[in-house]
Amino acid sequence: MVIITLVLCTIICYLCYYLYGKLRYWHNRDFPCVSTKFNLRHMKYFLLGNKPQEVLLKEIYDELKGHKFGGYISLFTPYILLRDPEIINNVLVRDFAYFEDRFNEIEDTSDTFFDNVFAMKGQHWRYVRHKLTPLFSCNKVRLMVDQVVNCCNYAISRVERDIQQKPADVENLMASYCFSVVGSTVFGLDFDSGEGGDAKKVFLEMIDSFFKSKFLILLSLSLKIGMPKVEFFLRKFLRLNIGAPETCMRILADSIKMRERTGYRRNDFLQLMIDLKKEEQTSTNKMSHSSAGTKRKISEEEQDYSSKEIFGGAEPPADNFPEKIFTDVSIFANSFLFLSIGTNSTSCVLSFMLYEIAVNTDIQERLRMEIDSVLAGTNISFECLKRLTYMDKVIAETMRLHIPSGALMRNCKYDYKIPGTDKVVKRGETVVVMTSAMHHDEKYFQNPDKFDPERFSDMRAIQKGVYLPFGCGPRMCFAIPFVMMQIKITICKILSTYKLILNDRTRQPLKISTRDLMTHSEGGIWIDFRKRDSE
Ligand code: HEM
Repeated sequence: MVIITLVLCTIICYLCYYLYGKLRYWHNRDFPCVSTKFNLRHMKYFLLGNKPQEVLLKEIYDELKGHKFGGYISLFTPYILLRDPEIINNVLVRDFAYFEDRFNEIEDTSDTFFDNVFAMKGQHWRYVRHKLTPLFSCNKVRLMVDQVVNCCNYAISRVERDIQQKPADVENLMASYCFSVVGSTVFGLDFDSGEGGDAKKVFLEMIDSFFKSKFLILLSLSLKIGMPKVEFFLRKFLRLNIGAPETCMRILADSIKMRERTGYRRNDFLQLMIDLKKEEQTSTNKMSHSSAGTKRKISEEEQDYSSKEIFGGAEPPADNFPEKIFTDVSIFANSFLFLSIGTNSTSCVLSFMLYEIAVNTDIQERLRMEIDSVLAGTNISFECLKRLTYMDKVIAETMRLHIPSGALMRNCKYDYKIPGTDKVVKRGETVVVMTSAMHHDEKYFQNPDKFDPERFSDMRAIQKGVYLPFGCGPRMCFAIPFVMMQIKITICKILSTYKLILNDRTRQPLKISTRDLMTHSEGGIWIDFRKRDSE
């Protein structure tokens, strides 16, 4: 008995010593950092999940005020927060070759969650990014305008049918609408007409459970980065699995097979990825290591994305990769990524944009005047969307105040001395940029809580490295033309038909607001849609 107690005490003491060492990581490295007490408090909130992620990030950002960068610990994993715009710009753009990847220890790409362009690393990522970026070019996006207009018409008919004269729960309305847009443009399924059978239900359930298990995802990611062996143990023995359910895989695999068998084509991202898969299969240069370095003549559209510069000084990807990348699994993983990111980020921005223009009626009126004058009774086209310059400013300001993802992450590939200091970010360490906190920092944006689109009248006046709604550098979001097209079409359609008035059910004020905070704000955004011609 005495021996067992002694062994147990020794194990507990060793564990405490080990974990305390983890918490003191930055002190031991002589880095500017938050206190151990702060780290412990942060961990408590993280585990209890009763503070939005955004608020936790902002607290760390504030705690490190006065420093250009500093260390903190989240769930025993060390991170370096970057606060200085110049250092941020160096990491994301100039010295990108050191910070190419988001994650470190994610080797297990058999997990469908990680076999996508967001999580991929190194050569794999460069190859896939190089192939996928043109899918979101203006030329490809232009062909999708009608699909988005159709989905928008359906959403408006829902407003007509269900919620006329009643307040609408904008968050739900936009989530369902954005899901239909991505369903149509990614999978070619018209979810609104019931096409695709129960696909919408299955995919919605999957996304729902994916976001409900957000805590598990964060936990799993933190462990993957900080304590990969513990994560492996949990995943194997506690079945902590964030991979995709089989039903969704099957629906997509059936759709790919049907298209391959019948030659049926649609103007959607799935088709573009199927074409990439075929291109890989029929490539005359059979995937050999010796041919991996050969360059081919690239199309004009791809040229922008393949220069050495865009890959941060690293070699641009070879045309032929030694392995087959566009398998059904990776097509699924990327489609699911587009579906989840596309639905959530865009619906979040749209919901808050509707909120802001319902609150700021003068801005709403100015937007409506611009829409009336640009559209002037014509059908919406890609060209006329580009002329909505005031709307550009309103979108930019919405994304300053209400950014869907509050932080950017990069993993350090080679030891990196932070210029102008004697501190080194070591290989394998993760740096973080807290975009939402920077967007609310009065050092960079005067009167930061005020919704003021005029801040974006001159983009050159905004310091590099402080406004990053889509990230920055070679790993920034590549769907910007698609996102802008969808947001503009939606606002045009809604404001040409309705006048928006904020309903009292909305809990104000919605300040640092992401989907996270919406969940915590209990009540969402409620808006009265009043018909314009009834005025
Ligand atoms: C309002 C809407 C959106 C916002 C604000 C947004 C924002 C972002 C941000 C902040 C990143 C990380 C950038 C970085 O680390 O530097 C990102 C990456 C990414 N986004 Fe978006 N996004 C939006 C919509 C979309 C949509 C609709 C899609 C696809 C259908 C998409 C696909 C991606 C992909 C694939 C990446 C990873 C790129 C890479 O690692 O190479 N995003 N996005």
